[in-house]
Amino acid sequence: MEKSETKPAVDVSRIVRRFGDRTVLDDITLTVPRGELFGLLGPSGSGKTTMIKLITGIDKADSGKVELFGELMPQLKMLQTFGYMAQSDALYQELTGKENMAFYGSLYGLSGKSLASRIQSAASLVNLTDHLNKQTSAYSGGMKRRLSLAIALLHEPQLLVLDEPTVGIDPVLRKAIWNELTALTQQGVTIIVTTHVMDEAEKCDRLGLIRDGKLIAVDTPQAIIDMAGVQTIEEAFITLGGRQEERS
Ligand SMILES: Nc1ncnc2c1ncn2[C@@H]1O[C@H](COP(=O)(O)OP(=O)(O)OP(=O)(O)O)[C@@H](O)[C@H]1O
Repeated sequence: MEKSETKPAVDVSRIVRRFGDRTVLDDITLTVPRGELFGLLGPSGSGKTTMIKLITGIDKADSGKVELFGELMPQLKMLQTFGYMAQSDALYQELTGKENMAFYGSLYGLSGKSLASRIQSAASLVNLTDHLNKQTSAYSGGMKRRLSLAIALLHEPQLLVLDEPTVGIDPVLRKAIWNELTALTQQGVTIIVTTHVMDEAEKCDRLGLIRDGKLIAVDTPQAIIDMAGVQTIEEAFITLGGRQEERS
């Protein structure tokens, strides 16, 4: 077995990220094993997106290191291994949904029949099949989120990094998407997701709570509830880290 086959999907080691004199991530260490559904939770501005950007290699830490499947990030060849859904949709408004998917699919080396079949299955997963030929500018906000999610899934990556994927998506479809995410992890796909929705947080295998640039808790939802001495994840979130300290 290759050495890298035994390595965790994500291995973040002592990362620090500063913007000016502000330390947004302060000595964060985190390991996410393969096949885990890991949720990042924290108040607005606590550093979740910054952490996601360091994991995907979009941003670089001031110190510390990030490895995906044993490979140091950032590295061009690692782009194939993960699917990334950013908080704001990176879609070409003048293209149709299908054309957007075809464009991104081609960046991942998909073409011909395999591209067409991946577009169909990813679109069906997010319930967009009937809208694929519409121009993206005519999509609602929720449809754009769904298209972005379909694009992240297109090349069947081993790791999915999703920054608030279900914002603007109705509860029925949200549930269907979470069922699909859970099913993907059962096939060995690793998922890191940020969310503000507590019933989504409860579906994660483990949660990481970020506050003031520190990971203040990393455990299963139940263990975090028990640690906070409360009944729900929402109460635990408020007790342990619901409000970011005021900063000047
Ligand atoms: N490029 C940047 N330059 C300066 N400050 C930045 C930059 N990117 C992020 N920040 C600051 O870092 C902090 C963390 O931002 P980040 O977007 O990671 O938070 P978040 O937890 O994802 O918030 P939200 O839940 O609102 O999306 C914020 O105070 C933000 O203003």
